[in-house]
Amino acid sequence: MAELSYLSHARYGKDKVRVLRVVREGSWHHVVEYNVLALLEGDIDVSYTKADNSVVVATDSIKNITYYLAKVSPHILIPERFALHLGTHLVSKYSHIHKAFVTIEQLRWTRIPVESDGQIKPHAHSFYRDGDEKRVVTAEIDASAGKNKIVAKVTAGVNDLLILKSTGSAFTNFLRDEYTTLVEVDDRIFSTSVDLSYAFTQFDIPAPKDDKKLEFIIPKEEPGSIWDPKVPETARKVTLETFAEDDSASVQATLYKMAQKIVADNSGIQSVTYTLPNKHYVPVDMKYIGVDNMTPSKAEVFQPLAAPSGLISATISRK
Ligand SMILES: O=c1[nH]c(=O)c2[nH]c(=O)[nH]c2[nH]1
Repeated sequence: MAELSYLSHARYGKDKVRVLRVVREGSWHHVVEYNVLALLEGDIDVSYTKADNSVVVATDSIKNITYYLAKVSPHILIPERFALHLGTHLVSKYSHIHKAFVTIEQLRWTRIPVESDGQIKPHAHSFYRDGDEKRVVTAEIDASAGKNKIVAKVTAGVNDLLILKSTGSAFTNFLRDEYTTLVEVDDRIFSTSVDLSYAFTQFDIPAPKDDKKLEFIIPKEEPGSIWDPKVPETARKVTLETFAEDDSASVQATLYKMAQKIVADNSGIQSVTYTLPNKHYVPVDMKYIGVDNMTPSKAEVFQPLAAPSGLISATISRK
């Protein structure tokens, strides 16, 4: 058996560490809710091949570290920074752990607007879930070239951002052959659930100098870089505005415009990946009762199709 196979890849850790953190600025509170995945790689082969657990940082400990960092990290409110802080701590604390992979999914908690003195104001400590959209960050922290040479690769973006437009979308001139039944339309509903991920230029992280390996220093917040806290909001805005404003020739063409703009607006972003299901809404044929609901300008009643859907994805990279 042994000579027929070898351990070619090993990575382990804790998934779905759920954490809600409250940050109090007097009576003005901030909350974030994260689902954290933290995985490790390193000199851990013997735990698989020799049943030697002495190299295993228990996944329970990884969970405890995640909660401890959620308590002590000054960067908890920004998922990119918290992911980097956690990953940097993990590879610095354990000499035999060379890489950490942290994924954070942030759930939405938006301040409840409350009327006071005739004005609508966001509430100081009350929030509501205004959608299933999640902000998603992945950080790969690599100390395999030495504990003083930590390199990070970060992506960020959103998943499950559901959008729809009722016109301003066409689909014509596609390849026609014996399999084609789709009719050309110059006006249709366009709906998708956006998964967006943009990758920042890889960068070095200074090694923590303190004994507990908890130090994490943020460099200058260069616009358009990983440290610019405005990037997520602008990428989301570009996605929504391009979708709304584009006279769409196809999902593919609209996707390309969104991604090009994000690359152009953010010098620290190397590539942008969108995955866009084409969530079909089909006009209901009412010819049987003498009603025209099929001519695009007369189509008013649509049937949402759960499946199948198109699935259009692409990565647009900086030259
Ligand atoms: O925007 C679209 N892209 C496609 O590739 C496609 N294919 C299809 O059937 N409808 C559409 N719409």
